[in-house]
Amino acid sequence: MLEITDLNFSYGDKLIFRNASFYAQRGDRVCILGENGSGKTTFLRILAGILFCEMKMNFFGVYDTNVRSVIQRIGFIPDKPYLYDYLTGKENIELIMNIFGESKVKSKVESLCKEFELHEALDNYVKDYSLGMKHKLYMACILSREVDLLLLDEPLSALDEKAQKIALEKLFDFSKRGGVIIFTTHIESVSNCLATKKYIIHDYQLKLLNNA
Ligand SMILES: Nc1ncnc2c1ncn2[C@@H]1O[C@H](COP(=O)(O)OP(=O)(O)OP(=O)(O)O)[C@@H](O)[C@H]1O
Repeated sequence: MLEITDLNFSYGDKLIFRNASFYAQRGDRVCILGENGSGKTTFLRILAGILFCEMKMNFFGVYDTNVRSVIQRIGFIPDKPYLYDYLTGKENIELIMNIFGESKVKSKVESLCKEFELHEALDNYVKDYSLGMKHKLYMACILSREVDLLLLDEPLSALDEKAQKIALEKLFDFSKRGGVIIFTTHIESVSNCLATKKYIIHDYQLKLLNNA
């Protein structure tokens, strides 16, 4: 299970979370809802270890006050992919896999790129990719990693319909294998189709919605 309690976070004077709690079980796909500016991306960035704050955490049996000790077990797909424009697709894959020490899954990334019909562009510089192509490349890298928790910020919004279907299949497979997915979306059909649970950020708290 993934359990977070006593989460407090502010940007300077701007309070985002006050003693917030969150809970998910293996296989859960959790949609985080909330108004613009309520803190959805902030929550994902805290769990990804990009923003630091102290909290109480049980990460599948590892107890800690932040995610540093389990960062290798977390995959984060931000709303704008972290890629180098002046490296090719293949070089970006190499770099990302080296960062995560997962060069063994490179063939998995390449086969996912093939499914996304991106393989012919892998020798081109990323600066010449469309936004959707960049998302496909980054998603192929992160979905191929072996992690327990996947964080996705607006995961499907830049993908065409065919790529959305492929990505959804991979996400369903991941949760069937016991992984937890936490995602944000403003598209109701995506949250209805993907979420097993919904939380809403309100009053600096994460509140479980009962009718999800
Ligand atoms: N680096 C930062 N420094 C200061 N304030 C920030 C920073 N990043 C975000 N904020 C503020 O924190 C609040 C929460 O931002 P966040 O991006 O988490 O919201 P969100 O719920 O994801 O919004 P949206 O639905 O528009 O994507 C917003 O008011 C935003 O202006």
